[in-house]
Amino acid sequence: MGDEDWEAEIIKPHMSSYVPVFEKDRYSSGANGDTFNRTPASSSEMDDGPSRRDHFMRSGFASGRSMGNRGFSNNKFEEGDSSDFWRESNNDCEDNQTRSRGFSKRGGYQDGNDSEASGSSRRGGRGSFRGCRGGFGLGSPNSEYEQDEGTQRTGGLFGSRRPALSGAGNGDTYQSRSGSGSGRGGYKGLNEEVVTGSGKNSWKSEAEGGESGDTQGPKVTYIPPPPPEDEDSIFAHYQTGINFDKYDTILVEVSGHDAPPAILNFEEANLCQTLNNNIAKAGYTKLTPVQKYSIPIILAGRDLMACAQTGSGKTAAFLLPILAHMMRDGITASRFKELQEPECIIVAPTRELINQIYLEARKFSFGTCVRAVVIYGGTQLGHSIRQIVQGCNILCATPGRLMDIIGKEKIGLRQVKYLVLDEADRMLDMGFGPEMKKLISCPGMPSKEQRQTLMFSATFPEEIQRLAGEFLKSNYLFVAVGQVGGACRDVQQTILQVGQYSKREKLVEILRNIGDERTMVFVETKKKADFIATFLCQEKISTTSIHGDREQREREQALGDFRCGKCPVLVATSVAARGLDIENVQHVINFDLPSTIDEYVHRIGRTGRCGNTGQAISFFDPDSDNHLAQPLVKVLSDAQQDVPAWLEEIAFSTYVPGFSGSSARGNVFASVDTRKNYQGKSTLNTAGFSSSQAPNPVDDESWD
Ligand SMILES: Nc1ncnc2c1ncn2[C@@H]1O[C@H](COP(=O)(O)OP(=O)(O)OP(=O)(O)O)[C@@H](O)[C@H]1O
Repeated sequence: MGDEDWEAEIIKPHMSSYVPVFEKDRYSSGANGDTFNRTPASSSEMDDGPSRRDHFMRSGFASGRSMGNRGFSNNKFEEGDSSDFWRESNNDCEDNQTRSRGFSKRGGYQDGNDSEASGSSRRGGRGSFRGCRGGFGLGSPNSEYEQDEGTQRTGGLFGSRRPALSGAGNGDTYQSRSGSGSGRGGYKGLNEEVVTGSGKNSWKSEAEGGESGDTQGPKVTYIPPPPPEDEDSIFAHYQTGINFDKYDTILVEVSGHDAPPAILNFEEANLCQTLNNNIAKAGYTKLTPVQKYSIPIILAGRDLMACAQTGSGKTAAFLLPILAHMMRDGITASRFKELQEPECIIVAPTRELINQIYLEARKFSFGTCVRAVVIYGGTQLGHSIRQIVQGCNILCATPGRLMDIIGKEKIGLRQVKYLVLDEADRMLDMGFGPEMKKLISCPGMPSKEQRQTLMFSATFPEEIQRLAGEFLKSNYLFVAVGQVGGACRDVQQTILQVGQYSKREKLVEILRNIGDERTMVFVETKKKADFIATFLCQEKISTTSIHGDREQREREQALGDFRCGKCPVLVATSVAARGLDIENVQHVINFDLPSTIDEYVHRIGRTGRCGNTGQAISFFDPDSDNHLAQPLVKVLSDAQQDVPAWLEEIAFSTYVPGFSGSSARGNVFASVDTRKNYQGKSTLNTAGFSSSQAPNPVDDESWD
């Protein structure tokens, strides 16, 4: 087979309406494309008990989302030209969740076309851990994450990238992709595409991981640089923090029948010598709680849904026992074949995250004959195929690219023994759920009885847990480390009341105080990411950005620059909210709060990892964020953080009658295994919403 076959990416006719470029020349930042997904506002209800305040403080909170009635467009956020920018940007939500409630929470939205990730499509990107790649390439027009290649092809690699602005004092350059055009940083909207294929809000954004070949435009030709092969690089790791030992005090609950006992140390896992060597070289001396429980469960061949706080070692919790099984089963060395049949498939929602997982798999399988391969969108399809045909035991993939490759008959599924969904709640939501269902229905894919299915996340809404049943054997085990959906306690959380008009000033003030410490700044939309990054560069703060409208090579460059400290500030959309494991991220700033509390938990989890401490500061705009007040109060109090009185007031005042959830506040666990609910128990989901108020699985605006 020649390269030309490999590169015969699917080109689908839908999608590609061009979103007009507005105001492109009026801003000094680079910008990009926008895809859009309109999401209707949704509301929620709460009980009105006799003692409302007491009720909500003790009983978890209903979701009281308030519908802010002002949108950027209705308010002169910026003077002069900037107001136009903001008008634009409010339709440019990056992520599904962001979008979902983003739209509902801000009035004045247009039916724009500029969200990055849609409710029904989440494919997010993530930062990469020493590497990068990612992407999806599914064919589903609903999946924005998937679109990846489409967007990139449209404008990306073919002549669009240019420095938009020369940044801060140290010579950093903030580059905004997309556009083309003038090199002086005009705000460009190239690559803006709207997918019209599926009717409702269907747009896809390359960014989030969509790779698929289903878009028009130039092919994606990006071939990511190979990761370093030397042992030092493979085993490079950062130190566990002062709170690593405190993990031992976190309570763990395992539900389901006949759970094997936890192990206390690596020796008890009885892994082979090569694995033990690799564990030692990785600097692991002690198991984290999720590893103590998950490793024996997986070794016992059980299906598992595991929920543990951000940064607590979930990746090794599934990789190590899978590798141990493979070694025990005497796996034969993979060799060149046109059709590869991996024993393990790992999927994750974003390119950078799947690459990070791949690097971990490569690390732990070092010196064995197990070959791990990663494929993701935003990269040349032929490159993915070339990686695969050389041999593949563990395939790490974003969903779109995986389905493309399966469609090209480069991957057979008959030998799959392990199917892992990382960020499983995201993988099963409206964005990826359909693709995951397609995957398990693919010809050759062993039934759930014949394979081992493993799901991991820091958040697991009840509704998603229920959907997961389709993928898992009925006797699966559920491991909850601490509170399901709870924030990492090593992150000091601060919520500041900051109105839209004051946010930039406040941001600069905080960043100047922070100095050179690595900081991730989350914003709601892709355009705003560019805008804020450019603004910070103008303020002489070295900044880069990652979001779904940036080309894959730019995303990887941005993460590289952030990781090495060249740009200590990374402005990101929700594409970077989950999974990114970057050393020394000391601060997370939510310039815009996300639309959901789960997203908040993931975002702030980019700091305070592996026993290290971190700080998260969030700007709470009462005009748009009131819907988060109650779940925020709950997350803060559960994590033993100070809760500002004003936030409690807002939470109380937005308390919605009708809420009847049981208390989670005083409990060690919030929602745990939803199967308990089937037995008549009332529990709360990760946001502390009662199930009746939780996102409706069929309403993509409400997902996540
Ligand atoms: N037992 C251990 N000892 C030392 N370091 C560990 C151990 N387990 C994991 N780590 C390190 O902790 C960091 C976080 O791990 P990982 O990325 O797997 O967290 P996670 O739980 O998947 O987080 P998230 O929910 O954000 O995806 C990684 O750098 C990993 O190498």
